[in-house]
Amino acid sequence: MSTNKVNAAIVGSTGYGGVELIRLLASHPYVEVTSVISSSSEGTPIAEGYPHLTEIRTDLLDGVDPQAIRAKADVVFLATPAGIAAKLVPDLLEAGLKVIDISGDFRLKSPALYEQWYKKTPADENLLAQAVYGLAEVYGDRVADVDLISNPGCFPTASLLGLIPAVAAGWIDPATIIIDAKSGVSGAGRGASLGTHYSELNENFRAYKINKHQHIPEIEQVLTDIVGKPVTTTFTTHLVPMTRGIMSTMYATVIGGRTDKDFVELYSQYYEGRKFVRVRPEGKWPMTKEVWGSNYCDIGFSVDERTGRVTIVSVIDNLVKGAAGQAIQNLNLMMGWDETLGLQFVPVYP
Ligand SMILES: NC(=O)C1=CN([C@@H]2O[C@H](COP(=O)(O)OP(=O)(O)OC[C@H]3O[C@@H](n4cnc5c(N)ncnc54)[C@H](OP(=O)(O)O)[C@@H]3O)[C@@H](O)[C@H]2O)C=CC1
Ligand SMILES: CC(=O)N[C@@H](CCC(=O)OP(=O)(O)O)C(=O)O
Repeated sequence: MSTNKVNAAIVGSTGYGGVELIRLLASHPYVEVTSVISSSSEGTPIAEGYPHLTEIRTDLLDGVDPQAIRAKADVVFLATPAGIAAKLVPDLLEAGLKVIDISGDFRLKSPALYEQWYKKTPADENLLAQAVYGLAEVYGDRVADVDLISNPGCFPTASLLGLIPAVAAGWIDPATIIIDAKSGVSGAGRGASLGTHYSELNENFRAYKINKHQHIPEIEQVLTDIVGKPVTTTFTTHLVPMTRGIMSTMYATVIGGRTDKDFVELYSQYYEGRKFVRVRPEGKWPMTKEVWGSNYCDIGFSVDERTGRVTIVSVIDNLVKGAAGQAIQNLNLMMGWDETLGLQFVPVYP
């Protein structure tokens, strides 16, 4: 598909990922959002639930009907909970739509692994094989003109962008990788729950889903692909009392006598020409506020000569590079456009 104008629909537009797509696409030069869709509030204005969209989106929410979506749009973004895209995608593709799925339904190639980690019915195996995993800076050349893109998870995006250059170069031992990841609470979506309740979250810090997180097999699948033999990893997530942001702090044993300077050079070369990954100079590490509201992933390093390990710090905004921003970057690549179109935001600071 190569036209200079695309009409887009968003299923799950009343959730945090969907509403972030609305925000970002509002300034995309070639995309018009022609349908915002809800499974539970069809016929009501989206600004009713999100007054910040008053006078920005005055249209009513549409229902989930693949033919009706096709009548209004060329591309559909799915920002739905796990288990929904697996059921919807066959009909959306059949209707002739291009699909970019932000959920986890098409990321794992093995249906059995999906069932084990997500505890849901997996998508059709042929469609899983067809879906292209859109980690844009690594697999972006594979998404041109495809019909189905599976957008990476938020934690895998931060973690993999921080690990892949060193893993691919053989500079760290993949068997020794430990990923210590933290997320702001918007990563859990808009729905209220005990774990995201203000008084449970405020002035608190907790680990969750230890050794059970659904992003473990996703990270392992990609590292296995890069290394060419099975990789397992230790990955622990923590909830931070802040709204947006992910930090993955990663540790691994260094192979060969590499210095901070070597790592900075390796990563700068690997991501050369890629606008959304910024490598910090020696002795500098990024913080989440430095990418807030933007599509950047910022990365810093420290090699410890005493232990022979490197510490890699990688930060993103979970709703932008971790979800809606990377999905738009993938649309740009799918369409053969400049990957930065509609995404050239300066981070909000402070
Ligand atoms: N939040 C984040 O930082 C990230 C989220 N993701 C993934 O993106 C997806 C969306 O996340 P997020 O926006 O945070 O979640 P939210 O819970 O905020 O929103 C999900 C939306 O999905 C809609 N929905 C629920 N059931 C159905 C259904 N049966 N059919 C169609 N739509 C349905 C709901 O809207 P309605 O009732 O109006 O239909 C709801 O607003 C999830 O899979 C999540 O894991 C991925 C990366 C980062
Ligand atoms: C803070 C928080 O709860 N984050 C969520 C991220 C969910 C997500 O993005 O899930 P998928 O990538 O699998 O769609 C979590 O850790 O499960």
